[in-house]
Amino acid sequence: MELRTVLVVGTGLIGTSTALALRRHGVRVLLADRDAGAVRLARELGAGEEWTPEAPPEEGVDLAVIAVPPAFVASELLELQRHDAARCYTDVASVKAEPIHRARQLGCDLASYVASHPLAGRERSGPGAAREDLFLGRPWALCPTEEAGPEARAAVLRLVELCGANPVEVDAAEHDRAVAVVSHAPHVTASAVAARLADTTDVALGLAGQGVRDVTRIAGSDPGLWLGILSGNAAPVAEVLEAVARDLNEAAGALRALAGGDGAAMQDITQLLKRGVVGHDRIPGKHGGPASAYAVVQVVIGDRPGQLARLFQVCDEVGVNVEDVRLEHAPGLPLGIAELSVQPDAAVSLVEALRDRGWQLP
Ligand SMILES: NC(=O)C1=CN([C@@H]2O[C@H](COP(=O)(O)OP(=O)(O)OC[C@H]3O[C@@H](n4cnc5c(N)ncnc54)[C@H](O)[C@@H]3O)[C@@H](O)[C@H]2O)C=CC1
Ligand SMILES: O=C(O)C(=O)Cc1ccc(O)cc1
Repeated sequence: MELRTVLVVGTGLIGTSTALALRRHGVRVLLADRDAGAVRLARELGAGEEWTPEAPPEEGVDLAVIAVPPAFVASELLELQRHDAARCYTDVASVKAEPIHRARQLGCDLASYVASHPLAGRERSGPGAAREDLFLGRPWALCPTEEAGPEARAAVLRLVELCGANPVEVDAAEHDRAVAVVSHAPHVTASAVAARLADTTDVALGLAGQGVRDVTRIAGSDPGLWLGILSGNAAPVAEVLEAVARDLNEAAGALRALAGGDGAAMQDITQLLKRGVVGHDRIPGKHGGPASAYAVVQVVIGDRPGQLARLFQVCDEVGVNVEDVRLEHAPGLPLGIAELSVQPDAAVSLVEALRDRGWQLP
């Protein structure tokens, strides 16, 4: 099914990112938000034109994408359907069972609605944080109810395709249990670790490395939005957090025993660390495929303009594809380390090429 005109309601991070991706494919995008400033900024970023409900487009709207906090999805759907705003509807909320249940309670038309959720985002909110490539290669869950009609299914599938994401059809309750493990409980855990830093000493913060930055990145997200996400998926998230808390309690108990001279407690800690490695290795890699063991080439780079561009130029010259890149800054020094993830069989030639050209590899 072709999407000619799409209405995006909620022009924050996800709504504006969706709109930008659609604009790139020439789709006409209409923008709405209860915050006029958010629509204005999204429009200035090239995400589309302002929606004027009194003057709907002649061709009609093929799909309305509801990109507002989970608690407002069902009421927004009802309101849009009452005004016959579009032929088909979807939402992008991070929880699925509760908004669908509420939509059913409110008497929304479920034939023209397929709930969905892109598994991609950022720790920043609002249209200013939007990126047209946010969804590239990412999973995008579709949770059609049994009432969902073929036209709505096709429209939402096309949306996912145009955003460059991978559609994954899953039952709403199963979706919510899954994201409790892979997104919602990790978020709370990140917040708990980050909360330890709120009143720690400047000396400790001065010693912070990449590990703590990685583990706490998502803790910088909007608390209001996350309160809505967590309360919409409360029981499944609580269950995962209880399991995490059991592991943490056992680790603390074992470390107390170790501190008291009980060397046997090392076993318990090793077991948890090993289970952690197993879990980490199961996270799928780029494009949702199995995690690939890339080789990591570390290069010292000066904190000057153009250094990364020069580094990529060398990769290009020797025909090495950079699968991922990470920058680690040396606190207080005008240099850092770039970590280039490459296919293992490309690492040796890249290392040689970099050394030949005078780059410093630690
Ligand atoms: N932040 C993330 O990384 C991800 C968020 N999501 C989901 O996407 C949805 C939007 O989240 P973000 O874009 O991150 O939030 P955001 O805070 O960047 O944008 C939400 C926008 O919705 C508007 N809004 C709120 N209620 C409204 C209403 N009743 N009618 C019209 N506009 C309304 C707000 O003014 C705001 O501009 C949420 O349901 C969230 O669970 C999904 C995937 C990732
Ligand atoms: O920032 C990240 O890496 C995320 O994973 C963000 C995210 C937040 C909420 C979602 O429902 C999906 C993804």
